[in-house]
Amino acid sequence: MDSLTNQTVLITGASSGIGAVYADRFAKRGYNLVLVARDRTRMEALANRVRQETGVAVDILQADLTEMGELAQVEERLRTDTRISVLINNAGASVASSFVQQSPDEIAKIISLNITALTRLSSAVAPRFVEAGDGAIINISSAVALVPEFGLTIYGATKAFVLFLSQGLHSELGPKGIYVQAVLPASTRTEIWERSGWDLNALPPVMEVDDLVDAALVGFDRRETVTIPSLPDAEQWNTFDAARQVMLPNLNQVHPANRYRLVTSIQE
Ligand SMILES: NC(=O)C1=CN([C@@H]2O[C@H](COP(=O)(O)OP(=O)(O)OC[C@H]3O[C@@H](n4cnc5c(N)ncnc54)[C@H](OP(=O)(O)O)[C@@H]3O)[C@@H](O)[C@H]2O)C=CC1
Ligand SMILES: N[C@@H](C=O)C(=O)O
Repeated sequence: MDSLTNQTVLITGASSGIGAVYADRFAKRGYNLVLVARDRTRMEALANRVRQETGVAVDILQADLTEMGELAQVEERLRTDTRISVLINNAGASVASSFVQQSPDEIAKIISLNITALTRLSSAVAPRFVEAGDGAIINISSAVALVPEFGLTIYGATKAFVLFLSQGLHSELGPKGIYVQAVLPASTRTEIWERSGWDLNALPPVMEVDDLVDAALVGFDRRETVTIPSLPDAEQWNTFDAARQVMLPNLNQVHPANRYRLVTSIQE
C-alpha cells in the first residue's frame, strides 16, 4: 500500500452515508484508507474516486460484520496492521418497528452489528494502540442514545451502549495516549432510513451528511470525548454530565436510602 503518509484509518460502514464521507474527509487529510462493508461494488467506486482525487492508498475489506468469521478477519487486520492509527466504528443499522414488533432474531441482529462488532473491533485494536501510546477510536453512537422516550428502544439502547463504552474507554485509555470519541448524530440524510423502513421524505428536515461529518471532525480535532453535532450549547451536555457526577458519591451506600425504608406503625 503506497501512501502519502504512514497513517491509515479503518472505517466500517464505508460503502455509503456517514462512513463514505468519513473516508473522503480522512483521505483529504492524507490518510490511507481501509474500507469495510458488505457492498464491494460501492466501495470500489468510492476507492477509485478517492485514489484519483487524493492519491492515498485505499484497501477494501468486504465483510458482513454480523458474521463472526468475517468480523474476525477485520479484527485480525486491526491487530496486525501497525499503519492503522484510527478506527472509525461507524457501521450500524436501525429498525422502525416497536419493541414488541421486533422478533428476538431481529433484536439480536441489531445488537450483533451495533454492539458486538463495534466492541470486538475496539477490543482488537486497543492493545496495539496502548503499546504504541497512540491511536484514536471514533464510535458512532446517536442522539437517540439520550432519548429513551423516542420509541426506538433497542436501537437507542445499542447507541447508549456505544456512548457508555466510549466514555469508559476514554477513562481507561485516555491516560495511555488513546483518544476515544463518541459521536451522537441526530437525523441525517443517509440510506439508514429507507434501509430500516422509514420514508425520509415523510420525516421533519434532517441534517445533510457532509455537514454532520464535518461537524464531527471539528469535535475530533478538539479531542472532544462526546460530540453532539446538533447541540448548539455545549454547556447543556456539560451540565447533564456534571449532574450525573454529583450522584456518584451517593450511588454506593452500605444501607438503603431512607426513602426506601419501610416505616411500620411500631416505628412511628
Ligand atoms: N443517519 C442518521 O440519521 C443517523 C445515523 N447514525 C449512525 O450512523 C452510522 C452510519 O449509518 P448511516 O451512514 O446513517 O447509514 P447507511 O445505511 O448509509 O450506512 C450504514 C453503513 O453500514 C454498513 N453496514 C450495514 N450493515 C452491515 C453489516 N452487517 N456488515 C458490515 N457493514 C454493514 C453499510 O454498508 P453495506 O450495506 O455495504 O454493508 C453502510 O456502509 C450508524 O451506526 C447509524 O446508527 C446515528 C445517528 C443518526
Ligand atoms: N439512525 C437514526 C434512527 O434510526 C438515528 O440514530 O437518529
